[in-house]
Amino acid sequence: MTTLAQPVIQVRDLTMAYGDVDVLRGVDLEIHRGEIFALLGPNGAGKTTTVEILEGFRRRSGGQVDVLGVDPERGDDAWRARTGLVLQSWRDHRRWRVAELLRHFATYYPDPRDPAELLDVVGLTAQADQQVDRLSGGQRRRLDVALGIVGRPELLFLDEPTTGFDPEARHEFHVLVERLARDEGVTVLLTTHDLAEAERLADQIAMLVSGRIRACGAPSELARQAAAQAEVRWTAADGTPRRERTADASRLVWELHRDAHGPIADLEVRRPTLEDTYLHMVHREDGDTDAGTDETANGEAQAA
Ligand SMILES: Nc1ncnc2c1ncn2[C@@H]1O[C@H](COP(=O)(O)OP(=O)(O)OP(=O)(O)O)[C@@H](O)[C@H]1O
Repeated sequence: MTTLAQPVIQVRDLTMAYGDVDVLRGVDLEIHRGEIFALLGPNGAGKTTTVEILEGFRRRSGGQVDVLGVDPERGDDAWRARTGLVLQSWRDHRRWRVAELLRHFATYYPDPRDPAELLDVVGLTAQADQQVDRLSGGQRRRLDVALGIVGRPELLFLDEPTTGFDPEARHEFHVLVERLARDEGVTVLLTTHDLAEAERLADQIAMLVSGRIRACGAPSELARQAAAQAEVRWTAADGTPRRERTADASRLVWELHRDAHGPIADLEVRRPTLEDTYLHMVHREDGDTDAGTDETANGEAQAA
């Protein structure tokens, strides 16, 4: 058992190479009990590789990894039963009926959730007797989630969980994940491309770009880490639209007021969003001349 103080996931200097291609270049992560942690990053950044290493499905090249007090490379069945994976399991069980499949998976665990109650939680009670291959995409994904949590995992891995969800299903899913974390203390590691989803759900967000964590923190802290500036827009006295980026928006607005001797037309102050931060990080990586040996850029990002 992990204690409250001990992180559920602790990763130090994780590296991974496929052949001679470095995919993870020294990743550090610390995730605590009951936290919803989002791993964000562009295609090919190394998110799935990281998660597969944490799940114990892939051997790393180097570094230390501790998940629920165990090195995943040595995780046994008892350890595995404490983690939940949301996989596309239904693909292998097309002919099964929904409730039947859930009852079957429940038998794998020592203390499973009640399958009927779980169907209710994920909003699939009406589909209990339906064949899995007759479900809609969103309904299948909810079934994936039900299969992932039927064993009451302490740690839940969600790999792009809401792909294909309509807005209402996405909202219900977010409420469900929040309830698992807040009420039951389940730790959730989520990978997503959806910035709004990360911002809405995550306590902590790590941005992984080219195998390195470029920024990590609460959604509201990330913009500051990227040093992205606020943008002030207004219309000048001659009618020209103006815009300026500044680290001190209130000072700029004060100066505009002073110089205009009165109101400023169409004044708008736009704070950096998570999307600005994300694009800034990804763009900065594109500008690296040699990302493989650019330790300075990494050091700056970590210290920022
Ligand atoms: N089994 C493998 N053998 C060789 N290279 C691989 C293997 N799996 C992944 N890669 C490469 O490693 C890099 C990271 O892949 P990974 O799937 O971890 O990225 P990702 O961040 O999950 O991307 P996406 O958002 O597209 O799912 C990519 O360049 C990919 O081509």
